[in-house]
Amino acid sequence: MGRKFFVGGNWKCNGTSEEVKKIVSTLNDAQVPPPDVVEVVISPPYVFLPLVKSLLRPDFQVAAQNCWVKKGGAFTGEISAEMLVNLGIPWVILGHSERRLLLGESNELIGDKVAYALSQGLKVIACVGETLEQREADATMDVVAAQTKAIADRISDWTNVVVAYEPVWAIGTGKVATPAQAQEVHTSLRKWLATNVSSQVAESTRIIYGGSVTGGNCKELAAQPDVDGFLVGGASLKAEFVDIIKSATVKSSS
Ligand SMILES: O=C(CO)COP(=O)(O)O
Repeated sequence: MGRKFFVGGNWKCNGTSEEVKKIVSTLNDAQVPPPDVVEVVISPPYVFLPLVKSLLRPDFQVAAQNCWVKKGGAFTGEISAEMLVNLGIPWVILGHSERRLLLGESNELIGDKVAYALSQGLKVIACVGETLEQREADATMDVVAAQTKAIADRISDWTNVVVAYEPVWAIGTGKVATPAQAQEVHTSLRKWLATNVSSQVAESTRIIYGGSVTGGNCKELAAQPDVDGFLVGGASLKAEFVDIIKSATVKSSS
């Protein structure tokens, strides 16, 4: 099976330049599995991207946490995909639930952003996931399918897309999805891709899990057959992120 384990660290709106240097130095000193076993992508706030890129070990990559939906221009406060490409930033996170819920980004806008970012040569970590209310109403897969469909309707090549399943109720709450809950959604999502995109895309696209992943719970989650890695928030600012990267060996030894 050719899906390389993927670990992303989403720093969200955190850090000072001193803290950034400290975290990067911890990462640079860490002994982790080689790049053919795990792909590691660090996502600091925009303003720290050049600093992180200049200091970070070459086997780790960087991602922006968002970008504008089309070509740059008179869009005050926005950062375009072209600018990220210009700075040599290979990845962008799009559709994070904090942007969907706090900033009102719709499925359609996120689909447009994914399509535009890919067209400019960026790789995309596309986030999907249900709220607690939606899960309790048994709507998890409907919600995740609608979020994924808005992307699938706008792109034809999934090579540069990683899908991050991040249940909103698990984000920053310490309430991690159980390995069975994560596996259930990941396998349904893969089936959705097989039915609605292609079996090749379903088989090759990485589906990673995010929401209260820690050094303590990552191995059990990583052991699930359809969990291809993690998108980590809080723990990516701490030394335990290294343990999460190392959980890739659960896969390579199985
Ligand atoms: O939102 C997340 C990653 O994008 C997850 O955040 P936490 O790991 O802090 O729950």
